[in-house]
Amino acid sequence: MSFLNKLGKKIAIDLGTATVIIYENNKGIILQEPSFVALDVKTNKVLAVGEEARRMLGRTPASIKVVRPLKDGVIADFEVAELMLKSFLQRVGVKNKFIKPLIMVCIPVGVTGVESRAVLDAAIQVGARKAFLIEEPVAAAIGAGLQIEKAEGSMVIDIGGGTTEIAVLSLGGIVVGESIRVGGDKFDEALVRYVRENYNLVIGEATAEEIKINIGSADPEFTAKFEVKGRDLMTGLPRHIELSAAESNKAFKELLESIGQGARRVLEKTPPELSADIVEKGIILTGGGSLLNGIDKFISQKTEVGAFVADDPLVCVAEGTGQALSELDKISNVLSTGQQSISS
Ligand SMILES: Nc1ncnc2c1ncn2[C@@H]1O[C@H](COP(=O)(O)OP(=O)(O)OP(=O)(O)O)[C@@H](O)[C@H]1O
Repeated sequence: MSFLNKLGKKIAIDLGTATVIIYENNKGIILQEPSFVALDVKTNKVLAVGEEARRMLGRTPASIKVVRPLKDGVIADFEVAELMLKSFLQRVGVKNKFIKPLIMVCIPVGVTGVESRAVLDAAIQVGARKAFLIEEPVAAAIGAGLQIEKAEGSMVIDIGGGTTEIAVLSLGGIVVGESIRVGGDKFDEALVRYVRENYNLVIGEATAEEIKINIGSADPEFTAKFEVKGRDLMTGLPRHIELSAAESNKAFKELLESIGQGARRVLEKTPPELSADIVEKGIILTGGGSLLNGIDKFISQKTEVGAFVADDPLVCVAEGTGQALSELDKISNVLSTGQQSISS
Protein backbone atom coordinates (compact mmCIF):
# COMPACT_ATOMS: atom_id res chain seq x y z
CA MET A 1 0.00 0.00 0.00
CA SER A 2 2.69 2.52 1.01
CA PHE A 3 4.71 1.33 -2.02
CA LEU A 4 1.78 2.23 -4.25
CA ASN A 5 1.42 5.52 -2.41
CA LYS A 6 5.03 6.34 -3.25
CA LEU A 7 4.73 5.43 -6.92
CA GLY A 8 1.29 6.82 -7.69
CA LYS A 9 0.59 10.45 -8.45
CA LYS A 10 -0.74 12.67 -5.70
CA ILE A 11 -3.33 15.08 -6.95
CA ALA A 12 -4.90 17.91 -4.98
CA ILE A 13 -8.06 19.50 -6.29
CA ASP A 14 -9.53 22.83 -5.27
CA LEU A 15 -13.00 22.13 -6.66
CA GLY A 16 -14.14 25.73 -6.42
CA THR A 17 -17.45 27.36 -7.26
CA ALA A 18 -15.61 29.77 -9.56
CA THR A 19 -12.35 27.99 -10.38
CA VAL A 20 -10.96 24.47 -10.41
CA ILE A 21 -7.26 24.23 -9.59
CA ILE A 22 -5.37 20.95 -9.92
CA TYR A 23 -2.05 20.56 -8.14
CA GLU A 24 0.34 17.67 -8.59
CA ASN A 25 3.10 16.83 -6.15
CA ASN A 26 6.55 17.78 -7.35
CA LYS A 27 5.04 19.76 -10.23
CA GLY A 28 2.84 22.39 -8.58
CA ILE A 29 -0.27 23.78 -10.28
CA ILE A 30 -0.97 21.89 -13.49
CA LEU A 31 -4.43 23.30 -14.29
CA GLN A 32 -6.43 26.40 -13.37
CA GLU A 33 -9.75 26.77 -15.18
CA PRO A 34 -13.16 28.37 -14.51
CA SER A 35 -15.80 25.87 -13.25
CA PHE A 36 -18.05 26.09 -16.31
CA VAL A 37 -19.42 23.46 -18.70
CA ALA A 38 -21.20 24.04 -22.03
CA LEU A 39 -23.72 21.33 -22.90
CA ASP A 40 -25.86 20.48 -25.90
CA VAL A 41 -29.41 21.01 -24.62
CA LYS A 42 -30.87 18.04 -26.52
CA THR A 43 -28.21 15.38 -26.03
CA ASN A 44 -26.49 16.71 -22.87
CA LYS A 45 -23.18 16.16 -24.69
CA VAL A 46 -20.31 18.24 -23.31
CA LEU A 47 -19.30 20.85 -25.90
CA ALA A 48 -16.71 22.77 -23.89
CA VAL A 49 -15.32 23.02 -20.37
CA GLY A 50 -13.42 25.65 -18.41
CA GLU A 51 -12.42 28.94 -20.02
CA GLU A 52 -13.86 27.95 -23.40
CA ALA A 53 -17.27 27.33 -21.79
CA ARG A 54 -17.07 30.51 -19.70
CA ARG A 55 -16.53 32.61 -22.81
CA MET A 56 -19.83 31.26 -24.16
CA LEU A 57 -21.76 32.50 -21.11
CA GLY A 58 -24.62 34.79 -22.16
CA ARG A 59 -23.68 34.30 -25.82
CA THR A 60 -25.23 30.88 -26.56
CA PRO A 61 -27.99 29.92 -29.03
CA ALA A 62 -31.01 28.05 -27.63
CA SER A 63 -29.37 24.70 -28.43
CA ILE A 64 -26.48 25.24 -26.00
CA LYS A 65 -26.52 25.88 -22.25
CA VAL A 66 -23.63 26.92 -20.06
CA VAL A 67 -23.84 25.53 -16.53
CA ARG A 68 -21.85 25.82 -13.34
CA PRO A 69 -21.90 22.46 -11.55
CA LEU A 70 -20.96 23.98 -8.19
CA LYS A 71 -23.02 26.38 -6.17
CA ASP A 72 -22.28 27.91 -2.79
CA GLY A 73 -19.09 25.86 -2.50
CA VAL A 74 -20.68 22.45 -3.01
CA ILE A 75 -21.59 20.22 -5.94
CA ALA A 76 -25.04 21.22 -7.19
CA ASP A 77 -25.04 19.03 -10.32
CA PHE A 78 -23.16 15.82 -9.62
CA GLU A 79 -23.22 14.44 -13.18
CA VAL A 80 -21.88 17.61 -14.77
CA ALA A 81 -19.29 18.11 -12.02
CA GLU A 82 -17.97 14.64 -12.70
CA LEU A 83 -17.84 15.25 -16.46
CA MET A 84 -15.98 18.51 -15.87
CA LEU A 85 -13.43 16.93 -13.53
CA LYS A 86 -12.87 13.96 -15.85
CA SER A 87 -12.22 16.31 -18.73
CA PHE A 88 -9.74 18.42 -16.73
CA LEU A 89 -7.92 15.36 -15.39
CA GLN A 90 -7.70 13.90 -18.88
CA ARG A 91 -6.27 17.14 -20.17
CA VAL A 92 -3.43 17.11 -17.65
CA GLY A 93 -2.76 13.38 -18.11
CA VAL A 94 -3.41 12.39 -14.52
CA LYS A 95 -4.71 8.95 -15.39
CA ASN A 96 -2.17 6.17 -15.30
CA LYS A 97 -3.23 2.79 -16.61
CA PHE A 98 -1.42 0.90 -13.85
CA ILE A 99 -1.46 3.01 -10.73
CA LYS A 100 -4.40 5.25 -10.00
CA PRO A 101 -3.67 8.54 -8.22
CA LEU A 102 -4.41 9.52 -4.64
CA ILE A 103 -6.73 12.50 -4.74
CA MET A 104 -7.44 15.03 -2.03
CA VAL A 105 -10.27 17.53 -2.48
CA CYS A 106 -11.09 20.45 -0.23
CA ILE A 107 -14.61 21.13 1.04
CA PRO A 108 -16.19 24.06 2.90
CA VAL A 109 -16.53 23.91 6.71
CA GLY A 110 -19.72 22.24 7.90
CA VAL A 111 -20.88 20.59 4.68
CA THR A 112 -23.37 17.80 5.23
CA GLY A 113 -22.42 14.13 5.15
CA VAL A 114 -24.31 13.76 1.86
CA GLU A 115 -22.40 16.67 0.31
CA SER A 116 -18.98 15.40 1.38
CA ARG A 117 -19.88 11.88 0.24
CA ALA A 118 -20.76 13.34 -3.19
CA VAL A 119 -17.29 14.88 -3.47
CA LEU A 120 -15.56 11.65 -2.44
CA ASP A 121 -17.68 9.68 -4.92
CA ALA A 122 -16.80 12.16 -7.67
CA ALA A 123 -13.08 11.73 -6.94
CA ILE A 124 -13.38 7.92 -7.11
CA GLN A 125 -15.48 8.16 -10.29
CA VAL A 126 -12.82 10.27 -12.01
CA GLY A 127 -10.20 7.62 -11.24
CA ALA A 128 -8.79 8.05 -7.73
CA ARG A 129 -7.39 4.97 -6.00
CA LYS A 130 -8.14 6.62 -2.70
CA ALA A 131 -9.85 9.94 -2.05
CA PHE A 132 -9.50 12.30 0.91
CA LEU A 133 -11.20 15.46 2.02
CA ILE A 134 -9.76 18.45 3.78
CA GLU A 135 -11.62 21.46 5.09
CA GLU A 136 -10.95 24.58 3.05
CA PRO A 137 -9.64 26.88 5.82
CA VAL A 138 -7.14 24.20 6.91
CA ALA A 139 -5.86 23.93 3.33
CA ALA A 140 -5.88 27.73 2.93
CA ALA A 141 -3.84 28.19 6.11
CA ILE A 142 -1.26 25.56 5.09
CA GLY A 143 -1.06 27.13 1.61
CA ALA A 144 -0.59 30.58 3.13
CA GLY A 145 2.42 29.23 5.03
CA LEU A 146 0.90 29.28 8.55
CA GLN A 147 2.33 26.81 11.05
CA ILE A 148 -1.06 25.40 12.01
CA GLU A 149 0.27 22.30 13.76
CA LYS A 150 1.70 24.47 16.56
CA ALA A 151 -0.17 25.12 19.82
CA GLU A 152 -0.97 28.69 18.84
CA GLY A 153 -3.94 30.39 17.24
CA SER A 154 -4.05 31.39 13.55
CA MET A 155 -7.05 32.94 11.85
CA VAL A 156 -7.89 32.58 8.18
CA ILE A 157 -10.66 34.09 6.08
CA ASP A 158 -10.95 32.45 2.65
CA ILE A 159 -13.25 34.46 0.37
CA GLY A 160 -14.11 32.26 -2.62
CA GLY A 161 -16.66 32.42 -5.40
CA GLY A 162 -19.47 30.72 -3.47
CA THR A 163 -18.53 30.82 0.20
CA THR A 164 -16.45 32.67 2.74
CA GLU A 165 -14.74 30.34 5.18
CA ILE A 166 -13.70 31.82 8.48
CA ALA A 167 -11.69 29.77 10.96
CA VAL A 168 -9.40 29.87 13.93
CA LEU A 169 -6.91 27.00 13.90
CA SER A 170 -4.58 25.52 16.47
CA LEU A 171 -2.75 22.16 16.79
CA GLY A 172 -3.64 21.31 13.22
CA GLY A 173 -7.40 21.58 13.59
CA ILE A 174 -10.25 24.06 13.43
CA VAL A 175 -11.10 25.40 16.90
CA VAL A 176 -13.88 27.73 15.75
CA GLY A 177 -15.09 27.86 12.18
CA GLU A 178 -17.92 29.14 10.06
CA SER A 179 -18.83 29.00 6.39
CA ILE A 180 -21.09 31.72 5.08
CA ARG A 181 -22.73 31.54 1.70
CA VAL A 182 -21.35 34.86 0.56
CA GLY A 183 -18.60 35.01 -2.03
CA GLY A 184 -17.61 36.56 -5.34
CA ASP A 185 -20.79 35.37 -7.10
CA LYS A 186 -22.99 37.31 -4.68
CA PHE A 187 -20.84 40.42 -5.26
CA ASP A 188 -21.42 40.03 -9.02
CA GLU A 189 -25.18 39.63 -8.48
CA ALA A 190 -25.20 42.76 -6.31
CA LEU A 191 -23.61 44.74 -9.15
CA VAL A 192 -26.15 43.42 -11.68
CA ARG A 193 -28.94 44.60 -9.35
CA TYR A 194 -27.33 47.97 -8.61
CA VAL A 195 -26.85 48.84 -12.29
CA ARG A 196 -30.41 47.78 -13.17
CA GLU A 197 -32.02 49.68 -10.31
CA ASN A 198 -29.96 52.85 -10.63
CA TYR A 199 -29.34 53.09 -14.37
CA ASN A 200 -32.10 50.95 -15.96
CA LEU A 201 -29.30 49.01 -17.58
CA VAL A 202 -29.22 45.22 -17.86
CA ILE A 203 -25.77 43.63 -17.62
CA GLY A 204 -24.67 39.99 -17.58
CA GLU A 205 -22.71 38.03 -14.95
CA ALA A 206 -19.45 38.24 -16.91
CA THR A 207 -19.69 42.05 -17.16
CA ALA A 208 -20.45 42.29 -13.45
CA GLU A 209 -17.33 40.24 -12.65
CA GLU A 210 -15.27 42.50 -14.94
CA ILE A 211 -16.52 45.57 -13.04
CA LYS A 212 -15.71 43.92 -9.69
CA ILE A 213 -12.19 42.95 -10.73
CA ASN A 214 -11.46 46.37 -12.22
CA ILE A 215 -12.99 48.83 -9.75
CA GLY A 216 -14.86 46.80 -7.11
CA SER A 217 -14.00 48.13 -3.66
CA ALA A 218 -14.51 47.43 0.02
CA ASP A 219 -13.17 50.93 0.65
CA PRO A 220 -15.73 53.72 0.03
CA GLU A 221 -12.95 56.24 -0.52
CA PHE A 222 -11.31 54.42 -3.40
CA THR A 223 -11.60 56.47 -6.61
CA ALA A 224 -11.74 54.74 -9.98
CA LYS A 225 -14.22 54.57 -12.83
CA PHE A 226 -15.21 51.91 -15.33
CA GLU A 227 -17.23 52.04 -18.54
CA VAL A 228 -20.09 49.56 -18.37
CA LYS A 229 -21.89 48.36 -21.50
CA GLY A 230 -25.32 46.75 -21.36
CA ARG A 231 -28.90 46.80 -22.67
CA ASP A 232 -31.30 49.60 -21.79
CA LEU A 233 -34.24 48.23 -19.81
CA MET A 234 -36.72 50.64 -21.49
CA THR A 235 -35.58 50.87 -25.11
CA GLY A 236 -33.93 47.46 -25.35
CA LEU A 237 -31.00 49.10 -27.13
CA PRO A 238 -27.29 48.93 -26.25
CA ARG A 239 -26.10 51.73 -23.96
CA HIS A 240 -23.09 52.49 -21.80
CA ILE A 241 -22.60 54.25 -18.48
CA GLU A 242 -19.70 55.10 -16.21
CA LEU A 243 -19.66 53.41 -12.81
CA SER A 244 -17.49 54.51 -9.90
CA ALA A 245 -15.69 52.43 -7.28
CA ALA A 246 -17.73 54.20 -4.58
CA GLU A 247 -20.93 52.93 -6.23
CA SER A 248 -19.58 49.37 -6.21
CA ASN A 249 -18.96 49.84 -2.51
CA LYS A 250 -22.60 50.83 -2.03
CA ALA A 251 -23.72 47.74 -3.93
CA PHE A 252 -21.48 45.51 -1.76
CA LYS A 253 -22.43 47.04 1.60
CA GLU A 254 -24.64 44.23 2.96
CA LEU A 255 -22.36 41.46 1.71
CA LEU A 256 -19.29 43.07 3.24
CA GLU A 257 -21.21 43.50 6.50
CA SER A 258 -22.06 39.81 6.62
CA ILE A 259 -18.38 38.86 6.15
CA GLY A 260 -17.39 41.36 8.86
CA GLN A 261 -20.05 40.02 11.24
CA GLY A 262 -18.98 36.43 10.53
CA ALA A 263 -15.39 37.31 11.44
CA ARG A 264 -16.57 38.97 14.66
CA ARG A 265 -18.71 35.96 15.58
CA VAL A 266 -15.76 33.60 15.14
CA LEU A 267 -13.52 35.87 17.23
CA GLU A 268 -16.15 36.11 19.97
CA LYS A 269 -16.19 32.29 20.26
CA THR A 270 -12.38 31.99 20.24
CA PRO A 271 -10.72 30.94 23.53
CA PRO A 272 -8.77 33.88 25.03
CA GLU A 273 -5.28 32.35 24.71
CA LEU A 274 -5.80 31.89 21.00
CA SER A 275 -7.29 35.40 20.67
CA ALA A 276 -4.08 36.78 22.07
CA ASP A 277 -2.06 34.92 19.38
CA ILE A 278 -4.36 36.24 16.66
CA VAL A 279 -4.03 39.82 17.83
CA GLU A 280 -0.27 39.39 17.57
CA LYS A 281 -0.20 37.65 14.18
CA GLY A 282 -3.22 39.20 12.47
CA ILE A 283 -5.83 37.60 10.23
CA ILE A 284 -4.71 36.07 6.92
CA LEU A 285 -6.98 36.55 3.91
CA THR A 286 -7.01 34.04 1.04
CA GLY A 287 -9.23 33.23 -1.97
CA GLY A 288 -10.02 35.35 -5.02
CA GLY A 289 -12.31 37.62 -3.01
CA SER A 290 -9.37 38.79 -0.92
CA LEU A 291 -8.15 40.60 -4.05
CA LEU A 292 -11.09 43.01 -3.73
CA ASN A 293 -9.63 46.45 -3.18
CA GLY A 294 -9.55 47.46 0.51
CA ILE A 295 -10.93 44.22 1.94
CA ASP A 296 -7.97 43.91 4.34
CA LYS A 297 -8.64 47.40 5.70
CA PHE A 298 -12.37 46.63 5.99
CA ILE A 299 -11.79 43.39 7.97
CA SER A 300 -9.32 45.22 10.22
CA GLN A 301 -11.87 47.93 10.98
CA LYS A 302 -14.62 45.41 11.76
CA THR A 303 -12.52 43.14 13.97
CA GLU A 304 -9.97 45.58 15.39
CA VAL A 305 -7.28 43.05 14.41
CA GLY A 306 -4.74 43.52 11.60
CA ALA A 307 -5.65 41.71 8.37
CA PHE A 308 -3.24 40.76 5.59
CA VAL A 309 -3.75 39.28 2.14
CA ALA A 310 -1.65 36.11 1.59
CA ASP A 311 0.84 35.93 -1.27
CA ASP A 312 -0.92 34.49 -4.31
CA PRO A 313 -4.29 34.17 -2.51
CA LEU A 314 -6.05 32.43 -5.43
CA VAL A 315 -3.87 29.32 -5.19
CA CYS A 316 -3.41 28.97 -1.39
CA VAL A 317 -6.17 26.37 -1.02
CA ALA A 318 -4.85 24.18 -3.87
CA GLU A 319 -1.25 24.41 -2.67
CA GLY A 320 -2.24 23.71 0.93
CA THR A 321 -4.30 20.69 -0.16
CA GLY A 322 -1.29 19.42 -2.13
CA GLN A 323 1.02 19.85 0.84
CA ALA A 324 -1.41 18.10 3.17
CA LEU A 325 -1.65 15.16 0.77
CA SER A 326 2.10 14.84 0.42
CA GLU A 327 2.55 14.81 4.18
CA LEU A 328 -0.36 12.49 4.83
CA ASP A 329 1.59 10.20 7.19
CA LYS A 330 3.53 12.94 8.88
CA ILE A 331 0.67 15.30 9.54
CA SER A 332 -2.28 13.01 9.96
CA ASN A 333 -3.36 15.06 12.95
CA VAL A 334 -3.81 18.04 10.63
CA LEU A 335 -6.37 16.06 8.71
CA SER A 336 -8.11 14.42 11.61
CA THR A 337 -10.78 17.10 12.06
CA GLY A 338 -11.99 17.18 8.51
CA GLN A 339 -10.58 13.98 7.14
CA GLN A 340 -12.64 11.32 5.52
CA SER A 341 -11.40 8.90 2.94
CA ILE A 342 -12.68 6.12 0.72
CA SER A 343 -10.97 3.68 -1.64
CA SER A 344 -12.06 2.51 -5.06
N1 LIG B 1 -9.09 41.05 -8.42
C1 LIG B 1 -10.22 40.55 -7.92
N2 LIG B 1 -11.02 41.33 -7.18
C2 LIG B 1 -12.17 40.83 -6.66
N3 LIG B 1 -12.58 39.57 -6.81
C3 LIG B 1 -11.81 38.75 -7.55
C4 LIG B 1 -10.59 39.19 -8.13
N4 LIG B 1 -10.03 38.14 -8.80
C5 LIG B 1 -10.88 37.09 -8.65
N5 LIG B 1 -11.94 37.45 -7.90
C6 LIG B 1 -13.09 36.63 -7.52
O1 LIG B 1 -12.68 35.54 -6.74
C7 LIG B 1 -13.65 34.49 -6.87
C8 LIG B 1 -12.94 33.18 -7.10
O2 LIG B 1 -12.09 32.93 -6.01
P1 LIG B 1 -11.59 31.45 -5.70
O3 LIG B 1 -10.98 30.87 -6.92
O4 LIG B 1 -10.76 31.55 -4.47
O5 LIG B 1 -12.98 30.77 -5.39
P2 LIG B 1 -13.43 29.25 -5.52
O6 LIG B 1 -12.41 28.40 -4.85
O7 LIG B 1 -13.73 28.94 -6.93
O8 LIG B 1 -14.80 29.31 -4.71
P3 LIG B 1 -15.32 28.53 -3.40
O9 LIG B 1 -14.11 28.34 -2.53
O10 LIG B 1 -16.33 29.43 -2.80
O11 LIG B 1 -15.90 27.27 -3.92
C9 LIG B 1 -14.53 34.84 -8.06
O12 LIG B 1 -15.79 35.28 -7.60
C10 LIG B 1 -13.76 35.97 -8.73
O13 LIG B 1 -14.63 36.88 -9.39
